[in-house]
Amino acid sequence: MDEKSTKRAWIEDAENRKRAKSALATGAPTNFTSLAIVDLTEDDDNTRMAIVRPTPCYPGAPSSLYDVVGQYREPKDDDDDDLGDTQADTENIEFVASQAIMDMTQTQPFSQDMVCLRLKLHSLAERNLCRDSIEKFKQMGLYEIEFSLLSSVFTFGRDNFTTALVGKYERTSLDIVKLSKKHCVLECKEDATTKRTEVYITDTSTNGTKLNGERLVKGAPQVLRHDDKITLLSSQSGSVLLGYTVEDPHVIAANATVPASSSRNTKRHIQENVLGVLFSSPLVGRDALGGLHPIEELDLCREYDNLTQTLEEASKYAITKPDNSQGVIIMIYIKTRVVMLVPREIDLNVQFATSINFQTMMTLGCRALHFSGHGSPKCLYFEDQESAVHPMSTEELRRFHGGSSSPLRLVVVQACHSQYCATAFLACGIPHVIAVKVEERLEDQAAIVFTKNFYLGLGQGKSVAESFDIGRNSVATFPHLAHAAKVCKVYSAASKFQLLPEGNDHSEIIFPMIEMPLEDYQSQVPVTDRFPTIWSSKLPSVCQHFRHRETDQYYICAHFSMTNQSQRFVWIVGPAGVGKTQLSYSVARYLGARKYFPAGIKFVYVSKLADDDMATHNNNTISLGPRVFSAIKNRVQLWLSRAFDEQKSTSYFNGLLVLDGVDALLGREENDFMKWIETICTQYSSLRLIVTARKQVVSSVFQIHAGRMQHIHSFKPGQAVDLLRRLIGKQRSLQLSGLTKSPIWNIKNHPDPNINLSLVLEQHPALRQTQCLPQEIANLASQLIASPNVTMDDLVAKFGTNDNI
Ligand SMILES: Nc1ncnc2c1ncn2[C@@H]1O[C@H](COP(=O)(O)OP(=O)(O)OP(=O)(O)O)[C@@H](O)[C@H]1O
Repeated sequence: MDEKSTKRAWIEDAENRKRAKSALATGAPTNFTSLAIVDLTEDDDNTRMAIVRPTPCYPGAPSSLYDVVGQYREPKDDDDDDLGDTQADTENIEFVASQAIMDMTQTQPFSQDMVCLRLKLHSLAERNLCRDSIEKFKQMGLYEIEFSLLSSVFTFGRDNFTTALVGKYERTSLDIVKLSKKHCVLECKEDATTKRTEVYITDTSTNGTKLNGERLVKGAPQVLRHDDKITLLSSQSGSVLLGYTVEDPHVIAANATVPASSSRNTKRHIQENVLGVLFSSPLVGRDALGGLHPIEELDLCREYDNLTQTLEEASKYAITKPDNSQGVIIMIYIKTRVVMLVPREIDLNVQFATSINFQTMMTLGCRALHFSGHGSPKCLYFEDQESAVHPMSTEELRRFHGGSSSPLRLVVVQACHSQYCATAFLACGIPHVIAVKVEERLEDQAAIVFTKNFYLGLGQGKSVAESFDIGRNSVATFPHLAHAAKVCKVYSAASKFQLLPEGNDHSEIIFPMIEMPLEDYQSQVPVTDRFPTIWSSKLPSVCQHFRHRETDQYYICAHFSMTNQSQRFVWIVGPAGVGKTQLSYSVARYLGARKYFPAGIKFVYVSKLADDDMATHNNNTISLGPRVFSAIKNRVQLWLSRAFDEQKSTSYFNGLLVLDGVDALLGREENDFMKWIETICTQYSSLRLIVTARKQVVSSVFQIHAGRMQHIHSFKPGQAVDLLRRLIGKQRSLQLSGLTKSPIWNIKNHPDPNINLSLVLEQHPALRQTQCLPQEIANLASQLIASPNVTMDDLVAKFGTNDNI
């Protein structure tokens, strides 16, 4: 790549990142107002809300409104010692899991970008590798490989592994030369007859590839299933030297059910070992006129994974104490006892940043506090009870404290424009505060690299100053970021991080190592799973690049979190492929992480059950409705009694039931179905319900149980282009020369070529053919990726030019 094209690539990359933050960047004001009483019932166009008056939200705030709006009750925790209460403690998330495993693999509808299979390095193969090689495998994407229709083909070959096996000895001991240059190919595609998304493996090697111990027929594709074992190299006795295990995320999700109280964390915590983590990702901000401004949801789950992996990694390495002066005489031998310096077991207290949670965290005490969220020069964006922004000003922040005996010594404010808030913490007497410089937006990659390296240092007993330098240097030298700064001539991302007060002594060690005799250290079993689970792996993940639904999601979350417990269900309605199912996933993940549903979450894929029923009855639709209805009733009843009756939590713990794609029940059964909804809502007062359907219904149940009809519309053209470009990513480029069918392709001449391209794309008939439905946009993206030489113009010619918008 010449310098010019590198520069273009980086500019494009920077643009992409800018677009990723578009919700904040495009005109959303930063002076959001605080809590408001909202009349959701009168707002069906989902655009504006009534605002009453801004209210401070902190314990003791002189406001009666707080009492009205803030009656939200945290789920009762009967274990007082349980600081880091885990979501897994109480969750009970299930899929409809009665079919055979084969069927279970696809109980969810598939989309282009949904991961349908994952290959994981075989445990025996992992055992053969040194730590450096494993790290290299991870870096090269060879440790875990995910397949979706968008990233469809993967080839295993000798070259991958020659680079990945760092130890020379490993290459010979594994006999890497026995691998062919192109050993086998894996491809994800839709089966023409069953319409299932499958991953096929085809052997292309000289020495053979084995599947479950059997050698594959060369050149013949074979479907992969959950738990299959792929062997690329084996020993003479047949054991796996290099190979992979196949995982189907849906099977794992379907089979993993944790009884409500099985893993209650009973550990006692010591304040000095606690790192408090405060996450904040409000969905919208409200301006002074009550206008809503969507805010892109942060990928806090990834950030949390990054943090926990780092702390776990840091805890694994002990060092020998250099000073041996503590030698003792043991029996008749004169022997120096080896003393180890062992990292402290840092405990996490993870909360979402509401004012109540923040005060609780301060009262319980922690040694360090990490805040991650959005911010403006004047405030941090906390979350209110309805998942909107609660702006936390510097003055308000100062009011939170843990009393004179608070062990808090360090605060890391990882948010844009956080310097002012950092000063609030300094004013509270916190000696070390790390912030991002005012006016600087924090690039996600920089934050991840900094967090990882900073906490690695802190976890290894290094001082604040040392850890900060390690974190900042890693950002400065991280290839991607360093290169971006060089090419785009922006100053280094590392200079955005500040350790305050500047010039003070930051040599304090926050989590000092513990001294321990070698024998005690060796007899210790490392504690795994010690961090609370916030985002359950059992919940379905939203599709890649899930976007532009923050406001819809806000309305649903706000509906459920209103203090009025009678607001029981939301009916999500919209055309096929508009994203109803994905929205329900997103709501479940958002509220699930915030412990809104301790009684559990259950998804029932009604449309899938209807399809399966049709397939078993030779597409006979007679009695389809009653059959599906009765199957659903049985399943739901089972779950309801487990979640509510057996847990004796009918009146207290909320649970969420999602009935996805209920259109098959909206024919003759509609009345019965609505009556049944009324019955279960009456019987289980803590049940919250999301129903998705293409059809809207009119029923008195909406009045009785304060149901909300949530209309989901197609994307706006600009959003459609945004999604298309994100999905295509770097996999291929879109050139103006391939967009001549856009009516403005030679008229629009925006000085920024990137914006120009988006504007031309917005008007292009191939984009308009998608009707801006996310599913159709994903299909368009996959067609473009699959055929790099096909232009958008060619796709119009293929499907005709009818303009649907
Ligand atoms: N907000 C979004 N952002 C990005 N992609 C989306 C979004 N919503 C949906 N998609 C894409 O569209 C696909 C279909 O979405 P989904 O299954 O939720 O649609 P649906 O409205 O439930 O359709 P149906 O009525 O057919 O069940 C997703 O798999 C995803 O690829």
